[in-house]
Amino acid sequence: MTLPARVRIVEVSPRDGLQNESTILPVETKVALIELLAKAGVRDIEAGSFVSAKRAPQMAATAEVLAKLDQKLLSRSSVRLSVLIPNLQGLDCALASGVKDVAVFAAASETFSQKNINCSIAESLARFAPAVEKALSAGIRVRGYISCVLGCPYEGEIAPGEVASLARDLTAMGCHEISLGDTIGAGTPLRAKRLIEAVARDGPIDRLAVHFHDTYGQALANIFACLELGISVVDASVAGLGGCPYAPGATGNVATEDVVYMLDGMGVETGIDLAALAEAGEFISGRLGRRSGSRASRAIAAQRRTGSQKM
Ligand SMILES: CC(C)(COP(=O)([O-])OP(=O)([O-])OC[C@H]1O[C@@H](n2cnc3c(N)ncnc32)[C@H](O)[C@@H]1OP(=O)([O-])[O-])[C@@H](O)C(=O)NCCC(=O)NCCSC(=O)C[C@@](C)(O)CC(=O)[O-]
Repeated sequence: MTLPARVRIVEVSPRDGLQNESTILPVETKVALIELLAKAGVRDIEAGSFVSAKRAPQMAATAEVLAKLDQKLLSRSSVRLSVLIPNLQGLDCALASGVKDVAVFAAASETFSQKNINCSIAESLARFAPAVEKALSAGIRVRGYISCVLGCPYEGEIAPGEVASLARDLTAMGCHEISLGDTIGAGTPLRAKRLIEAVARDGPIDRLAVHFHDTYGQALANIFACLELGISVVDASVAGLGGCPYAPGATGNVATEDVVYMLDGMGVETGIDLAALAEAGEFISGRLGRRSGSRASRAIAAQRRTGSQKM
């Protein structure tokens, strides 16, 4: 068995983690979260989204969050910030904010696409195309998300071929990386592997990332299965925060602390300090008034309290 020597973690808590929270957090809290993540060694951070404020009220202050971040800390820590954009309007906000990375988001399910961004899959690609073109000509990198890759809350199973076809379209448009989103956390390891094999037929595996929600407790097992195939980019969210307003019943993303604990234990480098990462997770959980959803983080907190042996 060969695992990648290094995995790049894409931290999505400030966006995917918080977008579904009903209590709007102050800008300062979001800024503090991003800065704690940067201090923990996280290099890729999705800071927010430029979408309709009616659709994702929690993300309405994304421009303010970006403006208040400590730029010296971010550049010293080589952090790349990204934002989600659904159209040209979103891209223009992203350009004004100075980020160098954006992400467009499609779905492999027609119904999910309609519910999430109010258009068909084909219409979404037509909306993304001018935004991607403008982004690339401004020197901005574009990531492409595909939701519902292992199941849709409205349509059930999704054929891997549908996902592969959409990944081809987004890559042809100019996306440098495709993040495969198990939006409702329905996947299991062998299905996840079959999906990666189907999508990887069209190009190098290092342009693919995996994005697992943990609804059925399968996320870590799925990630491990994908690492075995050569996947080396993993999306995750501290404290297991997350959820999409248009994926009823789905729970949070896989907790970054749990992913880093697993990778550390297998000798796979991430550049992230687990204890500092757990502090970021504890911080945001405290601000949300709940216990961290990360098992690793809870274990670390218990060790601190009891002085027991660090594993
Ligand atoms: C796509 C739209 C905008 C279509 O929006 P629409 O409903 O088709 O209507 P519209 O295009 O006529 O726009 C409606 C209003 O939004 C405004 N608007 C339009 N565009 C923007 C923009 N870029 N930024 C800010 N405002 C915007 C526009 O100006 C207008 O304002 P009004 O005239 O009503 O005051 C809307 O449906 C929307 O914002 N949807 C986003 C929903 C969302 O954020 N979902 C969660 C992210 S995806 C996800 O979580 C999955 C992922 C990525 O994590 C992977 C996975 O796990 O699967």
